[in-house]
Amino acid sequence: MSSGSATAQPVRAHAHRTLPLRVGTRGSPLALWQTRTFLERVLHFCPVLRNARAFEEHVIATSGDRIQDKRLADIGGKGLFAKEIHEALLDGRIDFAVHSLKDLETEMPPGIVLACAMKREDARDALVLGPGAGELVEGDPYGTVPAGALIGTASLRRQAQLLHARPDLRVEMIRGNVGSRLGKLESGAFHGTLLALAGLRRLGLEHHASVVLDADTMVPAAGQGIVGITVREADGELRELLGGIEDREARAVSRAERALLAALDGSCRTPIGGHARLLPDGRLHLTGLVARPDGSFLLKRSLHGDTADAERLGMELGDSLRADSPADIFG
Ligand SMILES: NCc1[nH]cc(CCC(=O)O)c1CC(=O)O
Repeated sequence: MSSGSATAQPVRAHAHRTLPLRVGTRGSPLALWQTRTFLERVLHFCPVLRNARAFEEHVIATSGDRIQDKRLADIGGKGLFAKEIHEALLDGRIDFAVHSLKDLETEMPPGIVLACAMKREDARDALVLGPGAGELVEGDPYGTVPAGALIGTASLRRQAQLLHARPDLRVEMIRGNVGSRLGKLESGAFHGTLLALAGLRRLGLEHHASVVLDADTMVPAAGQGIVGITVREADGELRELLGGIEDREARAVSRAERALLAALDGSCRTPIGGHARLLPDGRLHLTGLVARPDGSFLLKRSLHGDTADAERLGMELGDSLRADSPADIFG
């Protein structure tokens, strides 16, 4: 598929297509926000859809939504936020689906492809501290976190990087959507938590962020901040329509980050970070990280290269990180 930019050719009329187009989405406030924002984008690029009742939202509960008391790593990994949505797509109950790219497995099930990636929201993580946190310490991202504090997170990537920097902290599992996590924090169950800034911002909750962690301090997850759209491989018409909306930069960085993740092929118990950005000269800069969940080992490396080689760059960095990690990391 061509990598259409935001200024892509006008999308052809799709009058012969049966409307409404049925869009699959999870039901969390964040998922619904992302879906509605994406649909507005489609209408912007495809005015012919504006008059009809163009879309029908199908909220699909996924295993990841239903099982709230366990780490994803212990119940089969990130694919669980997409499994039931993939099934609905393959069964023809929906026509396309909107996901957080970071929740999508690197290898799509047969018959499903990524149609496009939306412009990235800020990829960084934020530290959210509960009532009673101290003053921000200049130059020290974790300076406000009291010694021995309890931090709630279900992400092994965040846990490993946090404990590597602050071995004195304690980490406990906390899942649930962004709102419920903030609620637990307010109730005093934890001193702090780590959340994607993108999610907070989209929900109008950015003011809860105590510290925004730069991507070097806390390497984000591959695809964090990017919304990705899945479609049936055989649906050429919809692939063309949605592909025309793709953000070029998001496509390049997500290809590099997802290739890195695929090359590392860690189990979902391996803390892995991946973050790519475009340099001012147009080249792609990719940082990758692997660690032990307790932070006792952490390896971080960067590479840069041609945007056209995004995938090769990701694979190369993944291979190099894997080669220099102790055996237990990928065991
Ligand atoms: N795993 C949950 C999830 N999936 C996507 C986001 C945030 C939005 C994004 O990364 O685009 C979040 C919440 C979080 O990690 O704080």
